[in-house]
Amino acid sequence: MPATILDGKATAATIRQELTARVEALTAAGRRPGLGTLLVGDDPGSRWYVNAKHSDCAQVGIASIQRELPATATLTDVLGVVEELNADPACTGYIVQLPLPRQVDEYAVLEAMDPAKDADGLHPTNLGRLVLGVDGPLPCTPVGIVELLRRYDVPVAGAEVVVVGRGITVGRPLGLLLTRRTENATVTLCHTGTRDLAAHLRSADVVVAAAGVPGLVTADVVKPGAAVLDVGVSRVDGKIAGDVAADVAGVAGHVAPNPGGVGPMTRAMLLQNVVLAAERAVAAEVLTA
Ligand SMILES: Nc1nc2c(c(=O)[nH]1)N[C@@H](CN(C=O)c1ccc(C(=O)N[C@@H](CCC(=O)O)C(=O)O)cc1)CN2
Repeated sequence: MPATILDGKATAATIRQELTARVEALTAAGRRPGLGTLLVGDDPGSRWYVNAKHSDCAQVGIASIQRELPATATLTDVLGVVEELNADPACTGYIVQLPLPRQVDEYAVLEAMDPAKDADGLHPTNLGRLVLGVDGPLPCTPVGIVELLRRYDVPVAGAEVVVVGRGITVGRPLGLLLTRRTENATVTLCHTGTRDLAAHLRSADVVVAAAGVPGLVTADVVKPGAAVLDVGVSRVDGKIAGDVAADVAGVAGHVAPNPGGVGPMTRAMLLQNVVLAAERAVAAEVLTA
């Protein structure tokens, strides 16, 4: 039987529709959510992501605040925009598009953001909340992966999940998310120091490939019926090359393609984080009134 496609594009469209009513309710209460973005430099891929995020916002009624700096920007320049977005009441949540140019310390930037406006869930306070298992914004790609699996009824509780890649936007927070009591998966986080990746992959019920190595996961290392999600992004001749080889679809039970799988879910979860932050702010006001 051919693998079921985990269609992130269609699922994200459904989520945007669901969010529209919540944005309307917030707007009617005078609390229209607004997403800010800061793009530093001129990488075409990053620009595409930022533009797509704003086009998603327009679809659901979220206001857009776009800031840009040149590739030569200093840490001080970036922190200046971060301070501006922290103070702007129209900006209820924002992101700094990653990666940043080499001369700008990514961690100093994330730390300077107002954690209540951190729409990416990457501020140290919010990553700490993820570790503690308390409410807060969750990193968009990991929560998008969990949501995609949930909407296709792919079980993660008790499952052996192998995540390949330990970056801060995907692998590391995904391991934390999947091992919470609510998800209850057993997670093995593989990386460049892993001695026998194939052995880990062969025993996995769910594989999340986020290494950025084209064709890393091949059919011969996938357990029949496993769910395989391709999150790796490399560009080969201008086209996206994922981490998962095409022949995996002949063995797997579920496949999240790339493009069209986890990427659109990342964007949908960003919108969800913005809406949740605005709803939390309203709830906090009601409590203190
Ligand atoms: N501040 C952040 N920076 C980055 C993040 C992040 O979550 N926050 N993740 C990635 C990039 N990313 C979001 O910014 C992202 C990746 C992919 C997609 C997407 O929709 N991809 C499409 C195809 C896009 C194409 O054709 O080039 C798909 O998969 O179908 C959206 C956002 C790194 N930086």
